Amino acid sequence: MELKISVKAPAKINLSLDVLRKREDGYHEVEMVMTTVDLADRIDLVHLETDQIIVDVSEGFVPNDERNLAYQAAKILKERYNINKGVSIYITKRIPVAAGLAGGSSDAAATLRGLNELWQLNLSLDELASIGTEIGSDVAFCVYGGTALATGRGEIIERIPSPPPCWVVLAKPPIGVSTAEVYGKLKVDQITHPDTKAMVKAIEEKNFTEICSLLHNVLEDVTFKAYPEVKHIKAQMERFGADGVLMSGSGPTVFGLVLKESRLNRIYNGLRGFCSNVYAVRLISQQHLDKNRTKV
Ligand SMILES: C[C@@](CO)(OP(=O)(O)O)[C@H](O)COP(=O)(O)OP(=O)(O)OC[C@H]1O[C@@H](n2ccc(N)nc2=O)[C@H](O)[C@@H]1O
Ligand SMILES: Nc1ncnc2c1ncn2[C@@H]1O[C@H](COP(=O)(O)OP(=O)(O)O)[C@@H](O)[C@H]1O
Repeated sequence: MELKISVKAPAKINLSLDVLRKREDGYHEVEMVMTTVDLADRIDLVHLETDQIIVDVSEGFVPNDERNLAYQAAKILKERYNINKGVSIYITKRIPVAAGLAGGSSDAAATLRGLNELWQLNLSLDELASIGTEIGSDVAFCVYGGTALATGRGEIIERIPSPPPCWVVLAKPPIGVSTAEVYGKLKVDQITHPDTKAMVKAIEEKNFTEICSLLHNVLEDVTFKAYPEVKHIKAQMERFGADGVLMSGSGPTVFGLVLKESRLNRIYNGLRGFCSNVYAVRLISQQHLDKNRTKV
């Protein structure tokens, strides 16, 4: 039996985010195209003989108790499958927090995948995704990773092929955005909807130019209004020459897709001039994920 395991928990970006309606249960019915990028937290899981879940995080401001989504993932599995041993979870944060990049959700998903191995539960990805949905709307997507069309409240996942390889520049202004607040302020009857089908087709056809022209997120206007600096970062990224630019999720991170490596330095350095959190990463294909799921 393995006594410890390390798992990668990659961030996601939303290439398209549409809201169809507000539901009776308070959630919004969405249609999103999501993909994982090569910026990841690291989750170290160590078997404990004692019956407890311990969480420790490299960033002091992320909760290390039952509020941590990785803790919640371990608790659900432990109770549901009557595990009478414990686990110590160490999270090395690299994904900025409350950024629209699903860091917490990905930590929960990675914990589910890792404990499935550590505790030899033999659950399928579909079963893990369904458990993940009890923790948050984005966790199911993070269980699979790769690229997907997400519907329902975000938990119904249809996997699609990866977009063509490209660079992704991420820029996060120093503010944290509350997802609940952004959805709460959205005026559902005033939305200009993205063409989700066309985005899926463009991805399937690996048409980079078309993908860039179809990037659309209906939450952008809400976050732009509350935090004009996010709109400013989007404009700057466009000005520095990214091929396509969009805010991810509820924000405030803005991402730029860049095909030519020769353009990357100018965009990265230009943004670094006024934004402290800038990353140059790549999209992660499904094949790469399958090969490297538990390697860190
Ligand atoms: C906006 C998105 C886009 O991928 O990502 P982030 O910006 O959080 O990364 C997601 O829809 C966020 O998913 P997630 O962060 O898991 O949300 P949850 O914890 O399930 O919900 C937080 C709150 O957001 C609102 N919410 C969430 C999902 C949804 N489809 N409709 C909603 O109205 C609800 O008010 C809910 O109480
Ligand atoms: N493992 C975790 N990593 C980061 N934040 C977490 C984690 N568990 C719970 N949280 C809480 O979730 C909130 C949203 O964090 P995060 O998942 O990074 O944002 P987002 O949903 O915008 O991508 C944070 O403010 C934090 O308090």
